[in-house]
Amino acid sequence: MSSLEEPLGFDKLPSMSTIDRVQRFSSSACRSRADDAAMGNCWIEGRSCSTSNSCNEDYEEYTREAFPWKRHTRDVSRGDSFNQRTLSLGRNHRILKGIPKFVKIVEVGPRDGLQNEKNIVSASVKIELIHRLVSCGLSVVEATSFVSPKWVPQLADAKDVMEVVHNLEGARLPVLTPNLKGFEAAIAAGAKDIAVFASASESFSKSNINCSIEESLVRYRAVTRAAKELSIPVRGYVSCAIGCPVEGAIPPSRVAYVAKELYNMGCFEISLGDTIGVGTPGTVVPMLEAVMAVVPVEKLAVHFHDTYGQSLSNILVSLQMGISIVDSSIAGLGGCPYAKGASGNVSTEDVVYMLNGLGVKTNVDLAKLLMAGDFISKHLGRPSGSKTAVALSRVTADASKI
Ligand SMILES: CC(C)(COP(=O)([O-])OP(=O)([O-])OC[C@H]1O[C@@H](n2cnc3c(N)ncnc32)[C@H](O)[C@@H]1OP(=O)([O-])[O-])[C@@H](O)C(=O)NCCC(=O)NCCSC(=O)C[C@@](C)(O)CC(=O)[O-]
Repeated sequence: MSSLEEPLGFDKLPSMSTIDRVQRFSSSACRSRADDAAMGNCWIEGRSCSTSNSCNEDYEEYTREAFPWKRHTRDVSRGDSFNQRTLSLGRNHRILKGIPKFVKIVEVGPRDGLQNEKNIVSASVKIELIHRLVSCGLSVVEATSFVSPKWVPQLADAKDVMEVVHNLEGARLPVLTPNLKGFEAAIAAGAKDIAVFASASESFSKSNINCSIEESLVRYRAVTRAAKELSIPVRGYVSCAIGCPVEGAIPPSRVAYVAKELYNMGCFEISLGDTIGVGTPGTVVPMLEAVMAVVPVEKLAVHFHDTYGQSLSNILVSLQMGISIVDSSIAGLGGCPYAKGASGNVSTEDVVYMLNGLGVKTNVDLAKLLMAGDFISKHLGRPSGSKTAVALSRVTADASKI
């Protein structure tokens, strides 16, 4: 790892001059400041000073805002308070003008996050995690699935979990149901919100729910009819909205067809899932354009797995297209057992950190989120999949040494 890449240790920070710190992170780090000045363009991370002679003030102001490490050492528990100050300045930037002022985060950790875990996580740990996530301010926490225990053994305790959490105040707790049998079991366990899940890939539909796309839509029409009679809201998922492990790239028109069918049968919200995380902004935009032509944008959510590290970019471009609902998973847990190569979802901590930095409201408390992610990561015995959580835990550790 080159010296430029290694994170700044706190021992080095106080001695480093402001310029050194910023230069260390700026893309022009290998050019001398003289060269920059000679180009009449003092460059700060994509910003140019008002005039070359105002560079130092700009550096000072930018650094004060962007790297107030002192504030970090004082109170890391406030998570990213400096982040909001820095980027709220950018709220009116032409690039960010169109993004929503509020984003609803749908936390899928207890379901999508855990479903692929090989070692069975006890119902009590799942229940504790759900309580912690609700206490973070998340308004929707997907709790479990009422599916065949032979297909998803990890969620065989769905009834036990739902019977304990179904009356939890402060958040909706949707559960996945692949058919009427699952729907009836979910209602019996106290579920008040459900989700059905189709796919834009025939192969994935067969491997995941053992039927064709059309057969799944027939099943889901029966489920949405039954739900409507009980005034139970139904969310619809479209899996493999970008690519399929078997079929490769999925035509946006196919995604739009399935999304439209789910919307027309009564799903109040359609979540577009990049199940294997192959999407980039270059493929997300055409897919969203196709779906937005048939389903109102305010009814759409995006659901990105982070296999190729593209999720935050994909979320940002989705926000710029008007999407205001984002699925994510605490600590970046997750992956579908029937989508080979699917890694975890984008982590809720990273999404909240980015949205805070954009000045977008979520009503989610990042500090509490970090504690919930720490709880489940410790239980699973592995580091968090959230870069924000890892970075902030390192800052806390360093701060405790000062
Ligand atoms: C849908 C089935 C059941 C069809 O499976 P099947 O074998 O075709 O179903 P069946 O009707 O032939 O029944 C087989 C057995 O399952 C039982 N059964 C039947 N239905 C249920 C039920 N609801 N709950 C519990 N048990 C059920 C049924 O009673 C019978 O029991 P047996 O007689 O053998 O003892 C199966 O394929 C299944 O459970 N699949 C679920 C797979 C799954 O949960 N995948 C992950 C969720 S999707 C995902 O992660 C993607 C998403 C949403 O996150 C978005 C994204 O990332 O893209």
